[in-house]
Amino acid sequence: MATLVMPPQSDPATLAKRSTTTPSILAEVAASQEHLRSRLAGALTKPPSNIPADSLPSVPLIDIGASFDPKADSQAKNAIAQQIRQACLTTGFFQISNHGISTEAMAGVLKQAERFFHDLSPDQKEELHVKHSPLFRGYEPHDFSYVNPDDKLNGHEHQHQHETKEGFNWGYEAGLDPTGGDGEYVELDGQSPAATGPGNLWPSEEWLPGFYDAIKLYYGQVLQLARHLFRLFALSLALEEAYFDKVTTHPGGIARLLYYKSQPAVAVNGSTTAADGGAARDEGDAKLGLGAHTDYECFTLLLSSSNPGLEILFPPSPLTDDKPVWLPCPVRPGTLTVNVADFLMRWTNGLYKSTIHRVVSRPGSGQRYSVPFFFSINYDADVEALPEEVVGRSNYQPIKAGEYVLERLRATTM
Ligand SMILES: O=C(O)CCC(=O)C(=O)O
Ligand SMILES: [Fe+2]
Repeated sequence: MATLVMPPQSDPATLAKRSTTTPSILAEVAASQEHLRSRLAGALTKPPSNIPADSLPSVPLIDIGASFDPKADSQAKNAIAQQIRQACLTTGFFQISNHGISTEAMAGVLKQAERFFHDLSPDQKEELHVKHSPLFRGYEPHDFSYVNPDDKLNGHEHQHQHETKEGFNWGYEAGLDPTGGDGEYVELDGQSPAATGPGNLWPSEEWLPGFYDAIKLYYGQVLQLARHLFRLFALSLALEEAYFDKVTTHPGGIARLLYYKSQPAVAVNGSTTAADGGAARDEGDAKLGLGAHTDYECFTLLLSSSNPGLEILFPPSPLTDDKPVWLPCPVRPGTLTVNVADFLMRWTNGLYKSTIHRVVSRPGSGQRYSVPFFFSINYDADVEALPEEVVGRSNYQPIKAGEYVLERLRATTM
């Protein structure tokens, strides 16, 4: 899931009382925060001007259509898995086409995002406010959480002191899972949902007719796609295709509707700047939509409206004087953006990369809606190192997936 200062799944005070933490996990968490800080400190906001655009790193587009064909030979699937591997070894970001999510489901969920943020009254939003949910489910005003603690700590001195995003969060429930689940779903702390709170907070049918059905349609499809993709990830690591199946029977799957309001164009010498996908990169007039962060779980599947805003901190390279550089993620309508998150990076012993990203609204940019889905394995699954011949000798201790994510969340909460 996203790296929120307040955790989407659980109230920190409640969860803090419940679990114990080994010092090595705390050291790992501190190292992750430090990595984020040091990467940001040296980052270029644009590439050196002498670098031709086509030699800059980008986000590969992978057509995964053939992987759904039950008659596809192993060669066809392996060719797709190899493209995934290449992307994961470098930035961990790629986009997928022919992913099987219907146009109706994608358009439907984006439409619901628009309705949610514009059609509900302030009182209705207040009723759904995340403060009523011990699981941090529901409506989140823009200033309720900060994804990067440094943005908050720097407070008013910081150019980007506020994130502009507004959100609506919900989590896995068996009724949203086309398989019906296995009845074993637990929250991050290993407790059953009933023991943790009332679960997801949905707007009533009267307020937003059809909202739940549209969410369910998209969520069911994206969940099944995530399970499918995890099989391709297994192949990409030279593991058996079904290697991860047993740990995705009641997976963690937080999803959010996000809304970034449009930013007015700025007059420059009598003309105005327009949304340009980030080419006119005047940092002074940019607004931070969502602070720089990595995601915590296994991987994220992101659907967004056609407006730009997502930026990726590409790792240092000789082309950029060995400095990391912010570049816009391409907008390719109909595709989904996939990024490896920290838990999978850890599980692969650092082989697959979880890369820092953020959302910036530049002058003249229209409103942006997005629907990230943060896919985790079953939160109560005990995760042992992957085979040594695949990822080398692991530097990490076995841990439960939920415990890891919870610890990452705590680091930005307390
Ligand atoms: O809204 C976007 O485009 C990106 C969202 C994101 O990175 C997140 O929620 O973790
Ligand atoms: Fe993210």
